[in-house]
Amino acid sequence: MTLHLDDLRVRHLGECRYDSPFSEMLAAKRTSPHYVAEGDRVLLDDTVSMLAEHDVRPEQLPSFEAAGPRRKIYFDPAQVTAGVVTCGGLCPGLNDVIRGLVQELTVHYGVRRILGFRNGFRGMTAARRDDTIDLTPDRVRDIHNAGGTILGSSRGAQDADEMVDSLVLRGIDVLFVIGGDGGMNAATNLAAAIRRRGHEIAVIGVPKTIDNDLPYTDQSFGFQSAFAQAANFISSVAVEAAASPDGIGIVKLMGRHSGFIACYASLARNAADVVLIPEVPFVLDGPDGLLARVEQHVRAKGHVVIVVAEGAGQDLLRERGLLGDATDASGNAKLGDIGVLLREAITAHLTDVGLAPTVRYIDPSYAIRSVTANAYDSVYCLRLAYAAVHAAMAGRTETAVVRWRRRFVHVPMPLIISHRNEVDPDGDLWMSVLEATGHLVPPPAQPAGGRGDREPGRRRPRGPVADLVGGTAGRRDAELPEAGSARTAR
Ligand SMILES: Nc1ncnc2c1ncn2[C@@H]1O[C@H](COP(=O)(O)OP(=O)(O)OP(=O)(O)O)[C@@H](O)[C@H]1O
Ligand SMILES: O=P(O)(O)OC[C@H]1O[C@](O)(CO)[C@@H](O)[C@@H]1O
Ligand SMILES: [Mg+2]
Repeated sequence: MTLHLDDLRVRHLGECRYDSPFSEMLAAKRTSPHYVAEGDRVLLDDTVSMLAEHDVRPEQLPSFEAAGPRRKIYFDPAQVTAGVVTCGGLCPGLNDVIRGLVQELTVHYGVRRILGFRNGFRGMTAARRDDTIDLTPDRVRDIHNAGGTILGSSRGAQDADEMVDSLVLRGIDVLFVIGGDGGMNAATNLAAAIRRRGHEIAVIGVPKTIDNDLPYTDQSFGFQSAFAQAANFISSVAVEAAASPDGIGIVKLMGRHSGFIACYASLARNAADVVLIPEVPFVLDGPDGLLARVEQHVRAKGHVVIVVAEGAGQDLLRERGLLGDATDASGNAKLGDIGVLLREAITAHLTDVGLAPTVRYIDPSYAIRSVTANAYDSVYCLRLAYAAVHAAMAGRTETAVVRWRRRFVHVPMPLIISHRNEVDPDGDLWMSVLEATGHLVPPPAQPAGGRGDREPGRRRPRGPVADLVGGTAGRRDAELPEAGSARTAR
């Protein structure tokens, strides 16, 4: 999808007439390596080739509005009531964002009333709209020392108009939605209903999810804390597998339909021999299949460590009648358990070929998302919260605040929900995973004047990703015997 400058403009509620509390401090601000001044913008693309593709004058290049305090704001802070809602799966840093919002609104803007809606959008329905939490600096002082969200969260579908009624009845002027793709969809619907009904309520999204499956952001907050926690389980499984004859270590990790947690956690510990993610299909059987590759590892070094993203191999489960069409209350497809399938298939295969596998299977599940934010995410959450408050007070709406190429920017909500962020099988992250798991072992050097199909002295470029797909086959590890044909099916 080619984006143009106008696609990246965010909606404003109207003219900013009030002096910001920051106006004096901002007087001297100029665009610098660390700050984008008002009116300046942050480029969508950052390589020369991508910029050249647009073939427009520099000021017409697609770019985002910079986040941050404005000299003039839209709302009179003394008159503002703010609302906060957290929705979807838990994520490290939720409480950090809430705390940052309350701090910035209260201390720096002088907003005196902040209501927390309980348990996701469910708390904005008619039956529950009056059961809010008063968010004050005292109430949120230490909440970042606990995982989860003090407001509670939920899944499920709620009626946008009923929720707008709640906002109007509670006198909400700005609403902060801390949620994933579902929450951002809901925020978009809310903003549309607000506009349709002629209300001037700002809706600002703070994208959240451990899955990192949201586009147009460098990473979603909580992702780093989640994969750091996941890496600890990979270490545990690696210890267990290495200490057992024919040891098989398997870790299944959350991430829904994206494999970022599995990739980053594997790279963090660099202990995985095989990484399986939803974006890169794999087969179990045959010379290029996972089972053959696992057997080679066990025969070559006595054990193997496999990291599998929970969304991987769903096609294999469906082929075996182990995956239906069930969804959760929000409409998200319920995943089949690829971890159990792998554990059973690997145990059976290795036993069939005369080995005696000792399987150590860990599914950390919620243990990677119910932790507190690590230091990186704590800072990230606080700065996202500050950016969200500045955006709301400046009258932006239907806008998400994200970090994009190290800058905090405003992204139009429709972009945040435009598609799912996935690991690119042709991208550098997956390449790093293949390198770390030994899947990019260069083909054996050819004798001088080798075959006609390659220039002497230069390696023939690797085949398409299919040759490296799934990290399970097709690669030729120096220490492993050749696995059947040198190429694998996608
Ligand atoms: N397509 C949609 N349109 C409108 N609202 C939605 C949609 N999907 C979800 N929602 C609303 O957003 C809330 C959260 O959605 P969901 O349960 O999918 O989690 P999420 O925000 O995607 O977070 P995560 O992916 O981290 O679990 C739901 O309870 C529902 O109120
Ligand atoms: O919280 P639930 O409904 O069990 O859903 C679990 C899902 O939520 C997430 O943690 C966040 O989307 C996914 O990684 C996981 O598959
Ligand atoms: Mg989601």
